[in-house]
Formats: sequence, structure tokens, C-alpha cells
Amino acid sequence: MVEPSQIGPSAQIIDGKRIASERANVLRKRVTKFVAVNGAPPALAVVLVGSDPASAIYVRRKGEQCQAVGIESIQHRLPHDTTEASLLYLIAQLNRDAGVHGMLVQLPLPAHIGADKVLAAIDPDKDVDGFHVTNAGQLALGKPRLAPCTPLGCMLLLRELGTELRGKHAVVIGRSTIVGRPMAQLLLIADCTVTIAHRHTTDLAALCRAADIVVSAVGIPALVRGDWIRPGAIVIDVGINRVPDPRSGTGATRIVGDVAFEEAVGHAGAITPVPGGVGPMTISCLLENTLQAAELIEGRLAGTLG
Ligand SMILES: Nc1nc(=O)c2c([nH]1)NC[C@@H]1CN(c3ccc(C(=O)N[C@@H](CCC(=O)O)C(=O)O)cc3)C=[N+]21
Repeated sequence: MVEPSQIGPSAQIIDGKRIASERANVLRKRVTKFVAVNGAPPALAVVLVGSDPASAIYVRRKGEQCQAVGIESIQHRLPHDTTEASLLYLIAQLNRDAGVHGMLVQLPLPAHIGADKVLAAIDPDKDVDGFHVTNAGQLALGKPRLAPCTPLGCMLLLRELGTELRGKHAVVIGRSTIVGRPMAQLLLIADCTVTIAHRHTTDLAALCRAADIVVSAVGIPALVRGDWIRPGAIVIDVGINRVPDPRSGTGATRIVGDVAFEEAVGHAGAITPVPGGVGPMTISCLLENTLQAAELIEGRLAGTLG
């Protein structure tokens, strides 16, 4: 709960890293059970095209987190000049592979590959990113199957606070298909009143000041200022922005969110840090989606065998 005493000078810092590691302990037990029943672990295939350094780091981290809970991680690293056709061929193989329960193609893809076409080729039952039109459609109908990991992670952080979500006004900044839109859908399912803001929104500051919950997912450092935050509001910062680190003086960089944290922490009731907030929860939800996909697939196979 966000207690009144926590409102004001210093918000509760929502420790996504700790929450994700607690969830990893629970997931590990579920994976052990899955292995006992099915004789093999859930398996996640991650496809990386090209050598974008940030993507390479994320993919490595996903592999490590899979290992930590006992999920098998299969990584396909393809050269930057991979054709769309050969990527589609790999996806078709992974769709058919009964040993693969979940798959994702790391975004962004090189410009010569059509991301929409690639995402559409993934078996919706193995689409652990939740980006396939079928899964996006299910979510938009209010009946989510596999939903995108970052918005799921944000919902878990909100639930962790214990605050009643029903009737709260949530302002989501950003309308991307991977965060903003699915975030708004999940908040709606949780009975929030939801406003989606974007680059054409007039007076974003005033809109945010009316919000009980602000979720920012745009990728602009310090877009959301402290005085945009209503006293006691909950702030979820999805932004991951690499900026020069003024403290280093050596050209080193650091990661910041979309929210001017030092300002907002004096207004919010609770706020996520960057790093250590939403990011670790995204991977946690990827693991959860993979286990869920594996349980569904293996459950169905068991069903067909009587
Ligand atoms: N198909 C696809 N699915 C994705 O889920 C996907 C993607 N493509 N492309 C890129 C984004 C980005 N993303 C992150 C995951 C974890 C952290 C994370 O763990 N961040 C840590 C560390 C941040 C750091 O130091 O780099 C934190 O915020 O504490 C960040 C970002 C998944 N993405």
C-alpha cells in the first residue's frame, strides 16, 4: 500500500529488481514441476538479426535469466544482411519444432526486413512477446492470451503496491504497439479510466497532473517533470535512454528513464527507478509467458494422447 506518510518529500521506490528476483524463485519451482511432468524443460528460442549492441545485451540477459529458472534458451544470431525469406524460413522451422515452446525475434530488425510480416509468421501459441495480431486482438477484446511483457511487468508492479486500480485515472504516454497500446488495454481490463497521450497531445503537463497513475513509454529523457505529478500519484517509467554521464567526464554513458526522477520522487507516492524498475520485470514476464506457452502446448499434446 502507498501510505499517506509516504506521500510528499520522498516517494516509495518500487524495486523491480527485487520483485523480479522473488518471482524467479516461484518460476523455478513451476519449471521443476513442468520438467517432472514432461521430461524436458520449457524452451525459448530468441532470434537476433544483426549486431545492434543494445539488442545483443538484452538477448544475453534473456538467456541468463532463462538459465537461472531452468528454461532452455536457444539463441539464433543471424548476420545483418540476412534476407527476409531466410528469417521467415527459420521462423517456420521453429513453429514446427515441438521442442520449442516460445519464440521471439528481437526488435528492431534491419530496415530491409518487414517486421510486420515477420511477427505475423510466428505461431501465436509460441508468441511469447505477444506481438502477433491474434494476441494483440485478443488483448483488445479484453481476453488476453499471451500479452506483451513490458506492460505485463508494469501491471505486476502496480499490483505489488496493493493500491486499488479500479476507477483510477491512468495516463499512458506513448502509443507504441509494444508498450503504450497494450499497457492501456491492461489498465482498462483492471477497470482504470485510461487516457493515451502521444506526440500530438496538447498540454501533456495538465493531463498528467490529473492522473493517479502515469506510465511513460516514449524514450525522451526527463520528458515528465516533477511538477507534472499529482502528490501521491504512482509513476511507472518505461523509458530506457542512454545519455552521457556528466559525473564520469570520460564519455561514459548511463541509462535514464523518461521521468526526471530526482524531481518526481518529491511528488509521487511511488515511483519506479531506471534501471532497476520495469526492465527486470519485462524479462520476468518473458519467462512467465514462456512457461505459460509451454504448459498450454504440452497440456494440449497430452490431451490428444488421451
Ligand atoms: N522482440 C523484442 N522483445 C522485447 O522484449 C524487446 C525487444 N524486442 N527489443 C528491445 C526491448 C528492450 N527490452 C528490455 C528488456 C530488459 C531490460 C532490462 O533488463 N533493463 C535493466 C537494465 C538496463 C541496462 O542497464 O541496460 C533495467 O532497466 O534495470 C531492458 C529492456 C526488451 N525489448
